[in-house]
Amino acid sequence: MNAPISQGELSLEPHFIDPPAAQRLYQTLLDELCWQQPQIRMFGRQVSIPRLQCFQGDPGIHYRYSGLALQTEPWHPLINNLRRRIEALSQQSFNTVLINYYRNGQDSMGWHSDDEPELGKNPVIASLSLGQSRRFLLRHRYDNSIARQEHLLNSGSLLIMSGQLQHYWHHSVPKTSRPLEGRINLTFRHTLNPDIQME
Ligand SMILES: O=C(O)CCC(=O)C(=O)O
Ligand SMILES: [Fe+2]
Repeated sequence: MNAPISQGELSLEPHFIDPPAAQRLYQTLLDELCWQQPQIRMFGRQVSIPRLQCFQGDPGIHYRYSGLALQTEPWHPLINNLRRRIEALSQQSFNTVLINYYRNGQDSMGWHSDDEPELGKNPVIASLSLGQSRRFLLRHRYDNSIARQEHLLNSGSLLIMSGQLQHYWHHSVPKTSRPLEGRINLTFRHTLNPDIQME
């Protein structure tokens, strides 16, 4: 289902995985992945990111993200299966996945766009959500007369961002003071020049 948006493309498949299967997958990944909480430099200080993270992909890929050089871990077999299913649906290939675990409502993802050069000009990013529903916000980068968008990303939903979206829009997963359960989000990406370490 396409969600209309100017300058970019967004599609949301609310039931890519049915809710019981999505919940089982959430629990398995929570137990089996090797979660880390890296530090990034912000305003000249080292701060821990407000969520846990894990990065998997084909061998030999180095990916820079907020000043972090991420090394890939091998694909978890269940995540590799998801990759293949999402590739078949989207007719795109993905060689990496960034996985974020939001432990509660205090964990979040600040405004950003996924526009690192190693993702290429108009990256296709497929975002699968498991567990607690969270708000996903989009705001135009240059024209604040264009209305913001908000989508509730439920467990089992698949959001695909493509076209020029990353050039023109920022997105975020805001904090909330409401008590929330955990959520895992997987963003499948295609990283270019896997053998070249970007500076
Ligand atoms: O958790 C989400 O829905 C968004 C994740 C995201 O924007 C990212 O990994 O770049
Ligand atoms: Fe993102």
